[in-house]
Amino acid sequence: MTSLKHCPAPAKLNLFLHVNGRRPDGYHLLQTVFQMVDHGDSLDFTLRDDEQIVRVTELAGVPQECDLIIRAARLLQAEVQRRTGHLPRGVDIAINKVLPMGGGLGGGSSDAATTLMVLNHLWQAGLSRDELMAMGLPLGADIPFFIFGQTAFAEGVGEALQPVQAADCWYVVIEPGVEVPTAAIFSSEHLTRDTPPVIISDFSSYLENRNGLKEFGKNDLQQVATQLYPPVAEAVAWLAAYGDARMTGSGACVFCALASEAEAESVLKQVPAKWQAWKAKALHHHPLDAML
Ligand SMILES: C[C@](O)(CO)[C@H](O)COP(=O)(O)OP(=O)(O)OC[C@H]1O[C@@H](n2ccc(N)nc2=O)[C@H](O)[C@@H]1O
Ligand SMILES: Nc1ncnc2c1ncn2[C@@H]1O[C@H](COP(=O)(O)OP(=O)(O)OP(=O)(O)O)[C@@H](O)[C@H]1O
Repeated sequence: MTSLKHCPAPAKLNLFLHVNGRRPDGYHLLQTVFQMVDHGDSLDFTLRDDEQIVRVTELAGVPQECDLIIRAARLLQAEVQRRTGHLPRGVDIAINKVLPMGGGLGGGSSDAATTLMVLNHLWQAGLSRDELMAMGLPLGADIPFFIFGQTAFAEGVGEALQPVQAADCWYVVIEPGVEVPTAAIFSSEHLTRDTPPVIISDFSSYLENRNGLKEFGKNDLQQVATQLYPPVAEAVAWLAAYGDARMTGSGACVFCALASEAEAESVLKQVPAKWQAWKAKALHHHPLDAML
């Protein structure tokens, strides 16, 4: 096989996100539930006759050298060379970017995770899921989750993952139109960093409810983000009329769980025109699993 087209890189939502502490290196210890949804970017991979890794699509604000897709592909290419003594063929990567950057939807991480999984397949590199997860972590804290590929309770900085059961619900997601830099939220002096740890049995019954995690947990980054970015606060306030509206990740996007597609559609129709918004279904498994 020399190409794979329309490879999905879905968005994630953090159904809750608790900050429990801070490591000596400044990184924060988190507890979160990661939920994939059926809305995201899509990537095409075509092997080349030389050894270059090339992004063939322009991505505004992200030079090729900084792109997590390119960095992930190069890491894997070098690892395959180290293991086999042969540098695998290069690849052209096209991306259809749908997810907003700095949206808290894990777009860059998901693109990189899809890249690692697809190239592991195209290059017949034979790395295990755990090896790919470890390779992805230094590039982005959400990458291991996407490679893990199922709804998960995450601890540490997001690398200690356990599968959890979640309901077949729908989500409405609002993009408030601002890009939130993750580092600025984590470095705020106002951030809550001492939420007591939870265990899975504390929230599993809420998670299996088709209205989502209503009344369980919170996003500890939300208070800081809404103070710094008023459009995020406005989106939370608007969506709260329809359910338990929360921010995902470090923002900016805001979501709310609904029991059916019809309910999600009805909320979506009322979203003020100044915001981009969409509905998406909860995914229990990474959609790439069915392709590889
Ligand atoms: C908040 C989440 O979206 C939850 O899913 C992710 O943990 C963020 O992951 P990410 O976007 O890959 O973030 P990174 O690019 O790794 O981190 C950006 C910056 O945020 C801070 N950061 C990030 C994650 C973490 N657990 N603690 C931190 O303090 C660090 O200053 C880091 O330099
Ligand atoms: N392929 C990529 N797609 C998007 N952003 C990328 C990519 N590669 C590098 N980046 C950089 O990563 C930054 C964060 O983008 P991303 O879409 O992952 O944010 P996010 O959704 O807030 O992520 P998270 O939920 O992990 O905090 C961008 O501002 C951009 O500079």
